Formats: sequence, C-alpha cells, structure tokens
Amino acid sequence: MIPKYIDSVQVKEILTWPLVNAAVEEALKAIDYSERDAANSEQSYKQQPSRTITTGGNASKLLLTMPGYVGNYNALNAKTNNDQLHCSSTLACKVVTSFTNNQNLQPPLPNILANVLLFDINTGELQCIMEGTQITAWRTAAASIVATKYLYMKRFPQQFQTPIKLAIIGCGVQGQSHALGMCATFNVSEIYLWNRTQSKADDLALKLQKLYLQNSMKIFVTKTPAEAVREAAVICIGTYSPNALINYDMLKSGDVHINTVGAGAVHFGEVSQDIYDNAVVYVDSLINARTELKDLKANIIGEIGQVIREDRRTENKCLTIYQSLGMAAEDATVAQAVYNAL
Ligand SMILES: NC(=O)C1=CN([C@@H]2O[C@H](COP(=O)(O)OP(=O)(O)OC[C@H]3O[C@@H](n4cnc5c(N)ncnc54)[C@H](OP(=O)(O)O)[C@@H]3O)[C@@H](O)[C@H]2O)C=CC1
Ligand SMILES: O=C([O-])C1=[NH+]CCC1
Repeated sequence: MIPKYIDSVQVKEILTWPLVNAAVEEALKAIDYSERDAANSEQSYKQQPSRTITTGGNASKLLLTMPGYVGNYNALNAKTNNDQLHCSSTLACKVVTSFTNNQNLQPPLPNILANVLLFDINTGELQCIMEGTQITAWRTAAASIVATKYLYMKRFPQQFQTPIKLAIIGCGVQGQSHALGMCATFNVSEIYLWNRTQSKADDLALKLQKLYLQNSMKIFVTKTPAEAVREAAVICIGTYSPNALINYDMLKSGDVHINTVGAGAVHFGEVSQDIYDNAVVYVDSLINARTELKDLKANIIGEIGQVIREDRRTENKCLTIYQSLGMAAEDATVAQAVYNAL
C-alpha cells in the first residue's frame, strides 16, 4: 500500500476547536498502559514511551521522535457534525524539528515543523503521512484549554461561561493558536497581548478584532509582560526565552492559572522560580517530565489526565500551572480525527 500524503491545506480544512479539544482531552484522559485494568473494557489507555531528542549539529537544531498509541477512546466524527462518539484506537509517530534560525530565513519558515505518520491499527501498514505543523500548533493550545477547563474554570459555579481576563505572553505560532483557541472556547472579556517584537502582537490584535467584531471583548497590546499579566486570571506563555518573563509579584493574586508551553534550552524557564514556589503544577506526561523537567524545582502533583479522570477540583483560590511538554498521544488522536474526516 502506498501511503497517502495529507498536506497542510487538507489538514486546516478539518481542524475546529471543538474537534481538537475533544481529541486532546481523550488523549490526556487515557490511562497509562502499565496501569490499565485489563478487566475494564470501558477504559481508554495509552502508551507513549519517552520521546527521543537528536541534535542536528547544535542545540538550536533538534529532531524529536514521538511515538504514541491510544486505545479504546471516544472519537468524535467530524463528518457527522462532531457530535457522534465512537470507540477508536490509533497508532502514530510524530517527527518534529525545532530549528530556531528558521524565522530569520528569507522567506521565513516556522521554527517548528512536523509530520505525523499514521498506521493501520490492524496491520501496522503506514496509512498516511500527514503534515503536522498545524496539528502541533492546535493540539498544544487545546491541551492548555483542557487544562484551564479542569484546573481553573471548574472553580466557578458558571464554569465555562465565567468571563475571564486572559494574557498571552509571546505571539508567535503558539501564542496565536492559544489566543484563537481560548477565545473560541471560553468567555474571554479582556485579552492582553505581549510580544518581544510588538508588530506580531499588533497583527494578532487585528485578527482578533476582525473575528470578534460583534463581541464586547476588549483587546490590549502591552509594552511589557508585567502590564499584560497585571489583571489576568489565565496566562498562556509560549516563547523561546531563556530567561523568566514573568514573576510572582507581577500576578494579580495567588488565584491565577498559567499554561506554560515553551522555553529556551530546557522545556521550562519562561516563568520565574518564585511562581513555581507558590504553585501547584500539573504536567501532560510524567514519563517525559522525568527526563525533560528533571532540573525543575516545582511541586509537580501529577498528570492533568488524572484530574480529568477523577473530575477532581483544584482549591478555589490557588495558583496552578499546567507545564506542557507536548505528547505523542495528542498528535495521534488529532491526526486520526483528521484522517477519519477526509
Ligand atoms: N509544549 C508543547 O507541546 C510545544 C511547545 N513548543 C514550544 O513553544 C515555544 C514557542 O514555539 P512557537 O510559537 O512555535 O515559536 P515561534 O518561533 O513561532 O515563536 C517564538 C516566540 O518566542 C519569542 N521569543 C524568542 N526569544 C525570546 C526572548 N529571548 N524573549 C522573549 N521572547 C522571545 C518570539 O518573539 P519575537 O517575535 O520577538 O521573535 C516569539 O514570540 C518554543 O519554546 C517551542 O519549543 C512548541 C510546540 C509544542
Ligand atoms: O510536543 C511537541 O511537538 C514539541 N514540544 C517542543 C517542541 C515540539
């Protein structure tokens, strides 16, 4: 069988926030294969060994391989208006590069470029190679959305309808997808945008203005990260900064939720140590956290998936962090949803 190639145009046509949020929530929720209860036929489970990171000459050029399996999960069917669930399994491997000089090329290329290999679950044949750059941008934001839903929005009686003030620190690919996904999913009353190069924050503000013309959402571009987070209840931060961009004194109170998805040489560092010192921290994957976050001094409570499975609530007034590394199971369920919809 010759595998199909599914390009970014085809992928983009299928991606919607309800579809991606649901697929990512299933991936996060699935229990680790080693902990599954074989007698429970209802249980979804996943296997995603620690990803490999290969340097392409130096630390600014990385290749990550991310294999993942999710079994027995509830998949939405995009062909039937996203509302019908069916039991599904998926096996995939994402190969993704992070080449941080790409943005300086003429014309520039995204720093993060990805492809997802999707396999036939019965025969192991390669079904398709799917362009995965958009999938990476959307699924990372979706994981932050799911984390915000469980770690922050559940504190309020009105839950997801509660108006929130949102800060976006870094308006690159991740900042943009976080802004668009958060505004599409939650009732964002005010959004504060900061980017080192201000023109990117201005462009994102214009895009949001056009999309939310009829809406009362207020949009601000700020000169500093401190101004952006001063009022914010939810903060999304996704940059390559090697130094912390926000610290504890900048926050409005200790009742804030932070999604941190990027960093410089390591997968953390854009948020200062005093924020970690005061926060309860959840990760997407403990397996990857054990290696990639081994130097992070933080109170890591566990995986966000456990909070979802137990429908557990965090305390009403606390500082929570969703420390995102990105995991293969998310890529697998989203790529499978796209493949099924074509
Ligand atoms: N957790 C996950 O699943 C994933 C994490 N990531 C991570 O997210 C981060 C962002 O990726 P992506 O959005 O694709 O990258 P982009 O290149 O699109 O954006 C990078 C952003 O970082 C900013 N930046 C870079 N250096 C600094 C600095 N020293 N100080 C302040 N801001 C800085 C850039 O600002 P400027 O515009 O001024 O250059 C830009 O806003 C990366 O760390 C990446 O590894 C990416 C994918 C998945
Ligand atoms: O999960 C992912 O795809 C990535 N995490 C960091 C760079 C890319």
